[in-house]
Amino acid sequence: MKKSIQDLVDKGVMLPLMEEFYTIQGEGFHKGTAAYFIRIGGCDVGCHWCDVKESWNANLHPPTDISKIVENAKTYSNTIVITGGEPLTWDMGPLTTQLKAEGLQIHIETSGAYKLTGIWDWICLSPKKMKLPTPEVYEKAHELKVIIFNRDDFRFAEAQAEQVNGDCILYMQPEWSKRDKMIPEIVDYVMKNPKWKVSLQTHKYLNIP
Ligand SMILES: C[S@@+](CC[C@H](N)C(=O)[O-])C[C@H]1O[C@@H](n2cnc3c(N)ncnc32)[C@H](O)[C@@H]1O
Ligand SMILES: Nc1nc2[nH]cc(C(=O)O)c2c(=O)[nH]1
Ligand code: SF4
Ligand SMILES: [Mg+2]
Repeated sequence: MKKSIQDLVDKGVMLPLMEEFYTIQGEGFHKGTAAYFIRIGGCDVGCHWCDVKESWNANLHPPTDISKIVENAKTYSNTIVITGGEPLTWDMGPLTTQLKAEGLQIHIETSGAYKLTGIWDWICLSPKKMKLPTPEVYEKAHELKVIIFNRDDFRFAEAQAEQVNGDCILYMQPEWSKRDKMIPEIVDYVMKNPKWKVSLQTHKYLNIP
């Protein structure tokens, strides 16, 4: 990448854009709500079950002017979900400032592994064992969404719930490939521990992006 472009990416004025799509938020608190998704490339958290591994290498996704991203996004929806990859790999300040100036609601899907930048109406924190969230994102998260791949993830979920603020809504979401095995265990766990709620990847059942 040319140094001049790399500098703009480092400032968050251009971002490696993987894909954008208008769909229904499938997961968590806002599931069922129409939203425009912006998927930013780049992640080195390395979840072995990640369902968007194509996002990891930022160099495969074209550095794109954030003004272009915003001009396009605002024509689709008042609710914008920024996801990735790991969006907090980059400085989200410039992008979210421009989206906010258009009066849009901005949500983030994040592992919280890197410095929290940007202005957010809703933060969905999905912590990962390999790279734990920063203290600031635990304080600011609106929902905690822990992926349940095996039984140890129930222990991990409780440890993460102790770190978040008291208003944070708690979700357990089955890892997709293990859903047949883990859904019954999650159902049982949530009935015994009703501070938790179940989240499913409903877009995958609806066959939408
Ligand atoms: C692809 S990630 C991108 C955003 C950010 N890197 C993160 O992990 O939160 C979007 C959401 O999908 C979840 N996810 C990824 N792979 C999954 C899978 N195989 N099954 C269930 N949820 C998954 C993540 O935990 C996260 O909540
Ligand atoms: N419909 C839909 N809902 C989602 N919620 C979180 C997603 C993500 O990949 O971040 C996602 C996604 O990829 N599609
Ligand atoms: S942090 Fe998110 S994007 Fe990165 S590997 Fe894990 S699930 Fe995938
Ligand atoms: Mg997804």
